[in-house]
Amino acid sequence: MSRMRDNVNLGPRGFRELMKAGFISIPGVFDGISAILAERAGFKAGYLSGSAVAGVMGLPDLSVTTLTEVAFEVQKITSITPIPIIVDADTGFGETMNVSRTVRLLERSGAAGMHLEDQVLPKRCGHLNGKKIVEPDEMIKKIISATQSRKDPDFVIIARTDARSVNGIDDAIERANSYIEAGADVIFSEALESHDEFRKFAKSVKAPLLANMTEFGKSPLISTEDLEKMGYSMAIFPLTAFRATLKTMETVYGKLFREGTQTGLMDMLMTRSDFYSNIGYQQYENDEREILDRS
Ligand SMILES: C[C@](O)(C(=O)O)[C@H](CC(=O)O)C(=O)O
Ligand SMILES: [Mg+2]
Repeated sequence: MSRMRDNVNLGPRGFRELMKAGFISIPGVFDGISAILAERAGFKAGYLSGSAVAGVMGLPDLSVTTLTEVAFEVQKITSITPIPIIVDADTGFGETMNVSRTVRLLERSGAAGMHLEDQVLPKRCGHLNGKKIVEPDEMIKKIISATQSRKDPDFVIIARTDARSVNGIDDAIERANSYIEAGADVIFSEALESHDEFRKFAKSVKAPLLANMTEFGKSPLISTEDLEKMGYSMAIFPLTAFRATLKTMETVYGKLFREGTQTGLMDMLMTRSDFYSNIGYQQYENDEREILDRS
């Protein structure tokens, strides 16, 4: 059957199983087709970046997108691919009551889990200067709200601290430990600045840890193999495929405009048959035939 009829997303339970099985490499996916391509490349989970949700709309990562817009994107992805999806919920779209609604809506959209961060609104990319963070108590209230609001106990609550760039790594470690005590399942320390900091953080925080391998930021790019050795449980590559897509689109539009024909671009294009094979086109025709045969 086609993905449209047949797909069941493995969701929170699937993600918990991956966590038990070992290190999880999680690429950013930003729509149905990118999720299919990531899955077919071999990835077992995907990440929906807040920056990508905004970026696809041509908007900055400054809390200008809404919860329903994010949930709609999640639902598009989880309805077409089985791989569990971790969602960037920024600051939870408000205060504790909003966090509760965020958890319920993202759960219903099929997400496997989400991360909440301790920035003040309007938040910004964790790798930029000039961030502001809330007091740990404010964040702890949000974590409690999130864990108490999930209907599925497997829904993964990831607490992200942005403290490293604001107060230094020791505050990030202290906050991370208090966020675990508050019930977070996984800790995401944003914008660590060296291999040594990644190592120190892993030694000082005893919980499953997520490493953010975003490009052009403050963190070194460390391989999944090295992160695993350091004690990390998972890594996200939030915008890698998105950035590659942007660069390709820039090249294609530029050349097409200048040359008035795409003949010089054919090598860069996925063929019709490869695209059809990726989405399982034939299955849709088979589905339809089956229905017509029965009627
Ligand atoms: C992970 C992140 O929150 C995202 O939205 O993808 C961003 C990534 C980026 O801007 O490079 C972040 O690290 O804040
Ligand atoms: Mg983000």
